[in-house]
Amino acid sequence: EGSPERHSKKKVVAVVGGGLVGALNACFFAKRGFDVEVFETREDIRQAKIVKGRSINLALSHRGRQALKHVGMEEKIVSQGIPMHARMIHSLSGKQSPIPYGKKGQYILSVDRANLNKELLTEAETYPNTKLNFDHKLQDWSAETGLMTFVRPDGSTEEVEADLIVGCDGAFSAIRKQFLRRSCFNYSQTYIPHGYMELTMPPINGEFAMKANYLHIWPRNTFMMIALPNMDKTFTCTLFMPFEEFEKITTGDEVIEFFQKYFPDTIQLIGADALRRDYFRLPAQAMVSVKCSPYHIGGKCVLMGDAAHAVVPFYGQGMNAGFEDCIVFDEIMDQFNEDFNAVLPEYTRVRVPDDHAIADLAMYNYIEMRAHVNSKWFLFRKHVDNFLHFLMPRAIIPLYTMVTFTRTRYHEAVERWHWQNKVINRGLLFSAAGAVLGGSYVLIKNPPDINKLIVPAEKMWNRLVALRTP
Ligand SMILES: Cc1cc2nc3c(=O)[nH]c(=O)nc-3n(C[C@H](O)[C@H](O)[C@H](O)COP(=O)(O)OP(=O)(O)OC[C@H]3O[C@@H](n4cnc5c(N)ncnc54)[C@H](O)[C@@H]3O)c2cc1C
Ligand SMILES: Cc1cnn(-c2ccc(OCc3ccccc3)c(C(=O)O)c2)c1-c1ccc(Cl)c(F)c1
Repeated sequence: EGSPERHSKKKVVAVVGGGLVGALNACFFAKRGFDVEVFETREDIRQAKIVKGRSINLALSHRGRQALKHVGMEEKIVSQGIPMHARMIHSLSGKQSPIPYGKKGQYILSVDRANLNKELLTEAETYPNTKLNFDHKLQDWSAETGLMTFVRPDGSTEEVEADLIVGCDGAFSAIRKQFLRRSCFNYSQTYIPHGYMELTMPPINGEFAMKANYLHIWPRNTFMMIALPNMDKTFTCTLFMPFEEFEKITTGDEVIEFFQKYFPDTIQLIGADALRRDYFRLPAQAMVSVKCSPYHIGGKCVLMGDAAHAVVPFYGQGMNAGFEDCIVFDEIMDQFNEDFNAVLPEYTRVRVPDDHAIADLAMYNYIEMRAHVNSKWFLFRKHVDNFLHFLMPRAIIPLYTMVTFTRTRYHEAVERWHWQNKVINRGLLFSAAGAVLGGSYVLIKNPPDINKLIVPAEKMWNRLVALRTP
């Protein structure tokens, strides 16, 4: 039975990784009364000057907000973000077309990554039972004993034990390495041929260079660019392009030539000199998709966030999914009375299908956008989505709406999307059949002068073909 004080001894939870998910997770566990130790390889970013080479701002949506709300951080983070009520689609000619996300309250937020991380670390630190250990890089750990070895910048090492190890150490997780050595652990990673580069669009006369409350998108099939607003009235533009295309551009003139061809309206807004300079500041970064299962080892270790499921950023859901991991785990902790031996397997059972679904959806979006999506096709698709949703609001919910503005389980959103597509396709088929039958009846009854029909039909056909051509 053990002595009474043994039962009163708080369990120690070690969170490896003090990034976005690790810092939030620390709040979740600390709120439950565990002794939380966060181990982060980097220095304390609240003291450091800049965190270079990361996506500087992120789209925060419903799933992520619900997790922040659970630890009382939603209002603070939302107040420091910029709402984006619609997409603003930029055509090659420079025409800007807004497409609302949906109802009034449906907006996503542009939040600064470094600021979000700092706020979450500071919130975690407000719990007396939480300790943040920076400059601690996990070097090795044992799944059998739960013993972890951290190395510090001076080369010294520190051995740490915990009752639960939570791996939040990102896409290249060191915690996950031990999982790879175990049988029945499934793992896959895919680097896509696209890379990404961030560019900054400065304010003009102290004001945003473009309309602020929009997710600006320049869809050019193979090339895509997005711009999210920042509190300092700049935009962070992220250019997505195949590495082989990045490599073809080697001089400032070639940068301008490329932007003149694909994103002409941004040259003035970013600035030709800034483009020439910033394009070569940092190399394009890679994007990897990681899927694995199970997420746990016994009642000892569990993976969350990018350590469990790194997704390509073409749905703006990576962080939102990682934040939702924290809520799902917390809900299961309630269900199983914090018994780690029951909670961890249940977490894998519940969460793997959903995180795999969003990984697949993000990759699907990437492939779909790369292949078909120019500004006309983007507008067409979204207007059809919004029109069908307006016609049958309960029957047809756009996939992007389910993913971004609800907590519909990701895998259920995909199933519903497939069902909706079937209904729409059948509907189109029957109405087409009805039109043909009805039309033929009318034609038989009173035949028209065929020559007057050919010209408009040809025009209609050419317009449809133009929609899909890049
Ligand atoms: C270009 C781009 C755009 C994106 N846009 C969006 C978006 O709009 N919306 C969205 O929701 N998501 C977006 N994401 C995804 C989002 O950035 C990630 O999903 C999110 O950062 C995952 O958080 P994490 O804490 O799991 O991992 P990370 O943020 O990678 O944090 C991992 C932490 O662990 C630390 N660490 C690593 N190894 C060790 C070790 N051995 N020991 C100790 N600490 C270690 C790291 O220093 C880091 O602090 C985007 C990603 C990219 C690349
Ligand atoms: C950061 C962030 C937050 N959300 N989204 C996002 C993603 C996809 C979308 O539609 C896909 C589609 C449009 C048209 C046809 C098929 C699919 C929409 C939308 O519906 O507005 C919004 C992004 C994002 C991230 C990277 C790129 Cl490259 C990008 F363009 C946007």
